[in-house]
Amino acid sequence: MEGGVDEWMHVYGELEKQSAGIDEHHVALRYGTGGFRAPAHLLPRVVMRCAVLMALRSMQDGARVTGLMITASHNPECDNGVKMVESSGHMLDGRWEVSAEAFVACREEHACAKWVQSLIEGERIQVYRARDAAVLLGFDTRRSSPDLAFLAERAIESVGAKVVRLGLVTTPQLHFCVRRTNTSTKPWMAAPVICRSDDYVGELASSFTQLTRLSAPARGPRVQVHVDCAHGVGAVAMRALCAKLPDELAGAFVVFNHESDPHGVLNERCGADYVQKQRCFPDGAPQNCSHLASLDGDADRLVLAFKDPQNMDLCLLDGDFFVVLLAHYFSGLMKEIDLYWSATGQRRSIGIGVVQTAYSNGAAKEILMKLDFVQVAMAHTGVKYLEKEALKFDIGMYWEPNGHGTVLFSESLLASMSDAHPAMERLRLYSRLVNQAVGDGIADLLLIQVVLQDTQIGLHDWYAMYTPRPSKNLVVKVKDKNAIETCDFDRRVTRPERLQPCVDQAIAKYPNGRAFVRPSGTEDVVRVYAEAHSWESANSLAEEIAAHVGAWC
Ligand SMILES: CC(=O)N[C@H]1[C@@H](OP(=O)(O)O)O[C@H](CO)[C@@H](O)[C@@H]1O
Ligand SMILES: [Mg+2]
Repeated sequence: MEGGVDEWMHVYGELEKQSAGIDEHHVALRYGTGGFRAPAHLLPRVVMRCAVLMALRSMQDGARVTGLMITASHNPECDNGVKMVESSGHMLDGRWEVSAEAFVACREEHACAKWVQSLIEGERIQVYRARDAAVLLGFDTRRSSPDLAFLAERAIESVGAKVVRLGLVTTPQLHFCVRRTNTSTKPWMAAPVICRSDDYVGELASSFTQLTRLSAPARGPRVQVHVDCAHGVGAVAMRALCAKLPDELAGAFVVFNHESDPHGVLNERCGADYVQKQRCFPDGAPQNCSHLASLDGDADRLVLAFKDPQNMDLCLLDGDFFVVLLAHYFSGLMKEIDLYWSATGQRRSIGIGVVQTAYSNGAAKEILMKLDFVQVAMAHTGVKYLEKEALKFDIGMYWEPNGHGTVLFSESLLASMSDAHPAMERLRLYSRLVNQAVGDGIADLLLIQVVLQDTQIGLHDWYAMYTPRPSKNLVVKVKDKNAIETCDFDRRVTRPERLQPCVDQAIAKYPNGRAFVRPSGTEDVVRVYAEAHSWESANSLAEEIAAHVGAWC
């Protein structure tokens, strides 16, 4: 880019033309809940442009590294997508999302060049820093991923920036590496201190081991966790992690549904999304599975489950259960620290925030509101909204019921922690174990194992902490999902105007009914959610509303 936009466009335009064989259609894609997603053959141009954008973002950000992940998470194998990571390790800034959509929509070369020129001017991007800029690049196990990653590399290099190839990594691994690289690199250093997958695995293994050793010894024999990796990249990271655990923890996790398993297809009848939405065990789960953990295709989601010994039904521990357990646990730790501070004459107020979405079960919210130090906040569906709210608290935790979430510890809280009290030592170790950049299925799995051990709470006791209201998720295929617009954190429809009154009328027929409709940001469908006093009622309320959606859209 140092030679100017026109010179760059000449080279880059050729690259796009060469890839056009695979990408004949120029479809306008929307930046959804978690980035761009579409059938893989529609993506070469989109991926290349996002790669250019992240290189420019790195230049603008004083050459701190940014990240690009090729994945379509829980979508079927034939889809792919791209997620963009800020230098902080968090999701892409909202303003740049809009830029990404506009850039991806440019058709002609001259429109493309003009658009890039105006971005450079508008954002004051220091293109002379191109050689210092770098993008960390990772991809998942989809067949289409290596080719798309190759195109991303060429696009990043076309602007003169460097590519750091992380290869096969989970999405949270990439976020972690971006964040860690930038926090380890000091302004006076000649080159960035690149954090790689091994560093991530090492950090998880060491903090997990230390926390396990600090916790009460497990009651009775340790239960093995069977980890369903959805035939995705989570299996690669889980194997690396297990290899780093000490003898006493070796064998704690049994990994199945590997990426290399010839009998399974990515996300098909397996993985966190399937287990949560279908409420059944994944294919490949052992008969005697008393502790199941399911990751999704890029391992940023986790749900847990076990078999009810009486009727052999699946008992699902989803994101709502995670926050109930963790808010309860961290509220207890904070109480200990607060008492210690009062006794030693120190004063500091602490706030734990739990951020939920419209999908969070009403019964979970009720129990959270009773906990000391805990406040409940709302956000739109999608991690980018949840994390923004969570960052406002000393300890901010967010979880979507589908199992996407994390616990964020504020810098100021960590700075006030010493090893003077065991609860403080634990808190500092948790801030190393839990991914501080984004929800991480593997880190969350380790966190929950430690908390269960420390509290001596078994899965059955945890499941009995509250009774979720029966609920149902449905999807409806319509001509144009974007015909639906919502407000009030997705809980009410504003367009089409006649839809919300129909939804309200349907809800009124069911005791404890609650329901809403919103367009999915990741799939070409409209989602319907319903809660009611019984499973039958939740199902029929959802069906009734789905019929209205079909009629009005
Ligand atoms: C109901 C549901 O599970 N929605 C998911 C799904 O988004 P949709 O916009 O609903 O398609 O994928 C997102 C990305 O993984 C996740 O953040 C979100 O919670
Ligand atoms: Mg995912």
